Amino acid sequence: MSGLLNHCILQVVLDTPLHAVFDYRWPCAGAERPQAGQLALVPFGRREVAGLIVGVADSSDVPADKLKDALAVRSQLSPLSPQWLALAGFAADYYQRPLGEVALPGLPKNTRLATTVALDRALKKLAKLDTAHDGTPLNVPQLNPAQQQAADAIGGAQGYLPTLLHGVTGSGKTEVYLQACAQVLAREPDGQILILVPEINLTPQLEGNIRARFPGVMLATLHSSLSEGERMLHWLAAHEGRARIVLGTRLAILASLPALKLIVIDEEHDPSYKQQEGLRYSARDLAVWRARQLNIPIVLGSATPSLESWQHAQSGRYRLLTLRERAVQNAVLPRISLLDMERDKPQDGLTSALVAALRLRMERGEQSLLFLNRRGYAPVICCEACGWISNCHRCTAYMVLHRPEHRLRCHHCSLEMRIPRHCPDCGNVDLQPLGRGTQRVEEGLQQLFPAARILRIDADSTRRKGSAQAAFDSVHRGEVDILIGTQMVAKGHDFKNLTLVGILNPDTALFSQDYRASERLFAQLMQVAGRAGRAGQSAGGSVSEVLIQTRYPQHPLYGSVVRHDYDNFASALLEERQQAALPPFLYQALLRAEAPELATAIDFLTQARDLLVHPEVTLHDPIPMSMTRVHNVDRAQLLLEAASRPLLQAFLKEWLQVLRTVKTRVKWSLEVDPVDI
Ligand SMILES: Nc1ncnc2c1ncn2[C@@H]1O[C@H](COP(=O)(O)OP(=O)(O)OP(=O)(O)O)[C@@H](O)[C@H]1O
Ligand SMILES: [Zn+2]
Repeated sequence: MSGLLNHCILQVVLDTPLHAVFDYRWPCAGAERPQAGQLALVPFGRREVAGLIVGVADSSDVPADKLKDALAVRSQLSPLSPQWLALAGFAADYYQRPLGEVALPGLPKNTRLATTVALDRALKKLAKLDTAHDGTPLNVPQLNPAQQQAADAIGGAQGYLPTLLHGVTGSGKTEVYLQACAQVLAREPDGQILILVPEINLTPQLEGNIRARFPGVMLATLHSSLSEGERMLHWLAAHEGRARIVLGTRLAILASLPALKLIVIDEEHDPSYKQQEGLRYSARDLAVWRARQLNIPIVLGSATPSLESWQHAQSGRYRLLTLRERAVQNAVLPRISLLDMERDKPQDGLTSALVAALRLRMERGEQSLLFLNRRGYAPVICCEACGWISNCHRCTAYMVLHRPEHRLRCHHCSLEMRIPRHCPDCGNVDLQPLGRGTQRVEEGLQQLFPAARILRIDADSTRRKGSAQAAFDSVHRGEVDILIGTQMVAKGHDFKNLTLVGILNPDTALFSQDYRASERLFAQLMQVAGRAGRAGQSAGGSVSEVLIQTRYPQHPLYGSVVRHDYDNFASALLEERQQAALPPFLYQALLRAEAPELATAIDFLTQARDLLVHPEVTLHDPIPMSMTRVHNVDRAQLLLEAASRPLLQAFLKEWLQVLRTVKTRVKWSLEVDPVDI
């Protein structure tokens, strides 16, 4: 043990897979002692890296000649609060990751550089920003009684109180959040509010609403399309308590908010709240934890709550508030009908009834939306002579035809090639597209409605920065007659002049292996249906309409959709899950393994399964993942289940400790509460 005269020891975590705290020497004499929550620059191997100080001690177990000196402490930055450290600590613990791997990537890159030029510039910029804060809301609309009750209940809540706001599409949940925010800002002179939305494309509309409502309040946004400079500034504004409202996507849940007083999770059911790589966290679950830790209210809003949240509302763990009607006068929920594709055979993917409905909207000058959750022109091309199909040779997947770009593309490994002129197997020149993506529907529409202004919005049409926003703006300005898009257009958007929604091809999800598929399909259909008829009666005076093309019009899921019946659908599904012992009545973790050969991955998982037994934790047999091969790597998984969270957590801790000592070339990772199994 080395006692150090005039020095102290900084205990630092780093962004590495090692579960370790590293000690560094730092001159403390005279100078102020650094604190936990500050960042330090330290030597690590041959690099200089940023670390987070988690403790400061007088001595270290590391021998003095092995102990290295820290290079700098970022004292210009206020320390991260103990509450923030606890949040990062909880996330690391719960998702079984080293603290440094959770905490450091949660901070803007510019705080983690070897130089402080960017950090100092941002601090200077922040200091120059107008400091006046005025939480007075402007142009506050009159709420309807149900909205008012909800806004008061949320805005007036004290202490930890999770609320599920179940409001039908277009019921004005946004307005409820804004008026609850106004109450919190009025009551808490220094308070901060965090608002999360599931998708980056939903931020501009809400950002506009917030700025118009609270012109005297500093708003920071945090999402993945900010430049590093912008992210630094916005993060700092939140960290220094200057930004009072922080609006962001899931990554914003790790923002430093020293005076957080209210959390709003909009569209709480949305799968995008789950990070699907690296630290696979659920921003919604972390938000609830954060609210409990800080003893503050949190509101989870949705027209189609997740079954997890719905169950909490049923059991009384969450308070349930309901908005049954649309907010705008005369706006009613659309009439939803099923179009039987066996009777009305589609041409170019569209049944004659849907075409007629589109034509009617064209005549009336109203907008229509066609929803198809498949981008590209066709999911595959094939040779009718010999049966060849365009498989990706690196993945268990097809190469998707992108006709406008004259390419075949794998959506999983990004492999690209020109469309072959003839069949690679038999030389036949007649290669045919099979099935239909958004590009093909767009092409068909252009032929059917040559005069229509048709716009496609999907990941392909919005690759350039700002192009998605420009596309949505043109819809809002009324420059589009028919909008065709993937799930990008399905959620959250408040289209004013849209009176028809057509849903193409939702059937495949009815028969998916994934037990969550029906929950997701129901939510998706209700959400996209909910884009219609939001602004009241159409010019023609008719109710807005949703048409679903299906081969299974008798399927009970569609019956619930037609009746707008979330409650009974959710209850039935919860009962099914309980009987089948599935989440949320059971807790799961998934160990994934990747190797060049499937057998290697399976062998590793089998070895992992046999490392530890526990009478109350089930370890299933390892199986290949449903999409086994991606980018020349085979993937397999091992599912773990237990009846309680603490039980599973305790097991994982012990198990991983052993697993980490296993020497293997297999790449493995663990996911807690997996959603894609
Ligand atoms: N009290 C009110 N009076 C009149 N219009 C209102 C009122 N509250 C909200 N609105 C309007 O109702 C429309 C729908 O509101 P909002 O977008 O908040 O719905 P939502 O509940 O979030 O729906 P979704 O779940 O579909 O996203 C908006 O155009 C909004 O301006
Ligand atoms: Zn591929």
